[in-house]
Amino acid sequence: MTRHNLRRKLQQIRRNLPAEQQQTAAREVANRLQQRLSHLQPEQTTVAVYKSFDGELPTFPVIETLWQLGFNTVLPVLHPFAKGHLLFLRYTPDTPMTLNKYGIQEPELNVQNMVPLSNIQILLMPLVGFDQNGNRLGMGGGYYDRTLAQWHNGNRPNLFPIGLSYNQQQVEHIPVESWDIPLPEVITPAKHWRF
Ligand SMILES: Nc1nc2c(c(=O)[nH]1)N(C=O)[C@@H](CNc1ccc(C(=O)N[C@@H](CCC(=O)O)C(=O)O)cc1)CN2
Ligand SMILES: Nc1ncnc2c1ncn2[C@@H]1O[C@H](COP(=O)(O)OP(=O)(O)OP(=O)(O)O)[C@@H](O)[C@H]1O
Repeated sequence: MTRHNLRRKLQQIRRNLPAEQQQTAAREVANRLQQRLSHLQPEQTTVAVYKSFDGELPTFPVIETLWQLGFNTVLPVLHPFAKGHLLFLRYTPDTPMTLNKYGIQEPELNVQNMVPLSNIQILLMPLVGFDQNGNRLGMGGGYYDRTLAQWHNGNRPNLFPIGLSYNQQQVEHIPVESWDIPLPEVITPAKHWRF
């Protein structure tokens, strides 16, 4: 199956999960993530989260948990000039929000709230599908691929990318492209995958 068709198929599966199952899954993932982060000092750790859309595993339980524990959080913002690139901006309960061109919530652009990738320790990533080697299929914008490229170069040894997803998004094989960088970890309700 082509990447395009696989993306469409998995997006459909995601969108059709019953609301109840989505909520349960989201809480299970939040619990697993809490265990994964338990060795870290929250006040000294910045976690990049994202606001779910289009049937993605709801991230509000993750965000709530991180805030309760005292972690610093940032959200991706589409770069205003560099097409296909993300910026990360500080995110608190008081952050003024706006909708980007895809209809995803993001913080209003404000340079003072920008956090460079070098100051982020945990990068939580949305995904449409993943396979047993950690290969990731995203929404098709290449945004996180470009972010991961900076990590893969060895420039960011202290950044830990972790994909979040439903069990149903695991597939046998994702056809990979030259720019794809496999994920080291994916957390699903059923399992914490380490590749
Ligand atoms: N919650 C969330 N935030 C995120 C991402 C994400 O996957 N999830 N992104 C992760 O990258 C970035 C946004 N990337 C996106 C890329 C494409 C589309 C989109 O709607 N694409 C069209 C056409 C795709 C195609 O067919 O080529 C579509 O799906 O209809 C949306 C978001 C940044 N923020
Ligand atoms: N490191 C990179 N440098 C330049 N272009 C890239 C890079 N990574 C991806 N791209 C471009 O981005 C486009 C989308 O890539 P792909 O289909 O793999 O996105 P995705 O991983 O599904 O999406 P996302 O990461 O936004 O969730 C491709 O056409 C590719 O040319």
